[in-house]
Amino acid sequence: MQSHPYLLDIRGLTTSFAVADRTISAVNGVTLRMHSGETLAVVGESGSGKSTLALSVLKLVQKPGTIQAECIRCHGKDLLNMSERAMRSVRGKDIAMVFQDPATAFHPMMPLGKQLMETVRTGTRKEKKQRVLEMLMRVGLPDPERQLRSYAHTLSGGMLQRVMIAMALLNRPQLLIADEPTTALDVTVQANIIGLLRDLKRQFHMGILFISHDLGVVAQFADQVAVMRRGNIVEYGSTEKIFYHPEHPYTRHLLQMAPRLGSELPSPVEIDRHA
Ligand SMILES: Nc1ncnc2c1ncn2[C@@H]1O[C@H](COP(=O)(O)OP(=O)(O)OP(=O)(O)O)[C@@H](O)[C@H]1O
Repeated sequence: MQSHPYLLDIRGLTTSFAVADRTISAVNGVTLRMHSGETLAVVGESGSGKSTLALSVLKLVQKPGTIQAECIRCHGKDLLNMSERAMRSVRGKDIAMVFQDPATAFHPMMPLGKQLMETVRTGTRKEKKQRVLEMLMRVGLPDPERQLRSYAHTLSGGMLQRVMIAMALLNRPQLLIADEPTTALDVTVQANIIGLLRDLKRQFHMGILFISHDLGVVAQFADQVAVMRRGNIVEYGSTEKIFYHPEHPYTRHLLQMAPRLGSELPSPVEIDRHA
């Protein structure tokens, strides 16, 4: 079999919505590539097309949206031409996603443990439970055995976000898509979740496609950054390049607008160390 150098290889992706008398290209000819073990952040203001890009990779764009591309591949798998049935096995297994609001990811009336165990694709009941407990420990959830019997509303936003991350990782995806995973959390909890994602990325050697409007958060852990504006990638490069040598006026504008950035920018030395 031919080997594929990229974990994710998107070329010429356009996602359009026909609304009333016109067509909006929410994503407009986007080309992006990422390697295993890499974090690629897609940054841009609200409405720039970030979530649509993420949903396009999973082919979860809702009607009337349509996707056109030259190529969407994950570890060589041709997602673009894949049937819906085959895509269902890619979702969760090869690529998993976490969202901004963990409360919407869980059924409010079902214990968390049951929902997590239903996500595990293989093994006996006992093995599934073991796997869930192990993953809950890895995401730093205190007293995981007890949490199996809890309901979503009894956990804080940060704890529930940890559970959603655990659920996403249960089938060991190679790619995690995280769409604004810390936006709804307060700053301290945000930092904890970012730290957790950074650790998990290393442990599992997975790639993270990280969607955010917050350059302060992106500066903390992205390897590559793609700046998105009105459906287009206007600048794309290493975190160091984007933050220290931005070329596009829109990137400079975003950097100027970022309120907390000064204290959170990694030093160039730190960037080198993580390279
Ligand atoms: N289902 C839909 N029908 C029509 N237009 C849509 C639909 N989904 C997204 N769009 C349009 O696509 C554009 C990009 O939206 P998208 O949600 O991808 O942006 P975003 O950068 O993720 O913003 P936010 O951070 O606010 O979610 C917007 O102009 C939006 O109106």
